[in-house]
Amino acid sequence: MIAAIVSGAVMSPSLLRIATRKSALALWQAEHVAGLLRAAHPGLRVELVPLTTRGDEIIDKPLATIGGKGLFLKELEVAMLEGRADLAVHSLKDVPAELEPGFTLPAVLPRADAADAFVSNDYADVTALPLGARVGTSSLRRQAQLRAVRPDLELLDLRGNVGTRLQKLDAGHYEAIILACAGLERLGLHARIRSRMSAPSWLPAPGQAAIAIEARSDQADVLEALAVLDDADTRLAVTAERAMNRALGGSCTVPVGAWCTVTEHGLHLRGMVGDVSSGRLLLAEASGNSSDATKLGNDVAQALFAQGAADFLGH
Ligand SMILES: NCc1[nH]cc(CCC(=O)O)c1CC(=O)O
Repeated sequence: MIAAIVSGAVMSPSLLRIATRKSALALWQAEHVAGLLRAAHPGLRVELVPLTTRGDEIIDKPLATIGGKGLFLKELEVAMLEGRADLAVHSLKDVPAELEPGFTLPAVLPRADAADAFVSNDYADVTALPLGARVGTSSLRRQAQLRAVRPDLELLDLRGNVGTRLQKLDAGHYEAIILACAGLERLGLHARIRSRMSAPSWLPAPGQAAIAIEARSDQADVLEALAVLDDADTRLAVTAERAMNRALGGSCTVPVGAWCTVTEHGLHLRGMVGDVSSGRLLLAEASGNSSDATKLGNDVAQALFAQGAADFLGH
């Protein structure tokens, strides 16, 4: 048998299979990446491999209590390890600060609107809500920031995919719910956004509104084909945000917000650690060089620790 080895060059793949969750948002994001890959690589076949993850199955408990964000990735990673898929598409904010060994993020797509959305059928924004109004969100970050501005609100858990959450609002279980603008936009639900909750007064989750592509670190040909979709500015911003989250011990069991902007002058990162029960928020910010986004993230984390973040994080 003759082994065809072309030294130095990696063969480009002829087929890429995308592992994805089955929610409407996940499928939209996977189709979006499929379209971008087909456009970038004429002749390449791209298929979706829709899978159910534990995070999708358990929707009656807050994420923080059932094992955290990794639950949404596990089944997709197993599919890649078993050779049933070549890449997975994720909302970056659902990707844990530490990736599983053997996996990498070869591309982060240009970021969409990172603001949160105030969604309500009767009220225009948080300040318009009546005393003691019920607001649905299971995100500790959103809960802590709501507490800080409106200690009177009744904060109620709300999990499930975007469609389910909107149905529960419409059924009258809440006066308002908080969702990500990016998810609503992607699903064609822009009209549901009553007002944007945005930086600097309100911080998104690290990586919010960025779509990330995950693949195996040992698949050079796949990584090369995916890297063309990487957006340099988004990569810098989310690297700083995720470094801050990682330095804080990043998990979804603590309210953490982060927002990094990128200009020709460099990076600017704002970070927040909050406490849901008291509504106290610690805030820090710093500017840094775009050559070291990770250091900026670590610096802002240290500034938060200097203010006592360890107490908030339960350290
Ligand atoms: N946790 C679910 C999730 N993961 C990513 C998004 C929105 C899209 C994004 O941030 O890219 C959402 C929905 C929401 O928070 O409303």
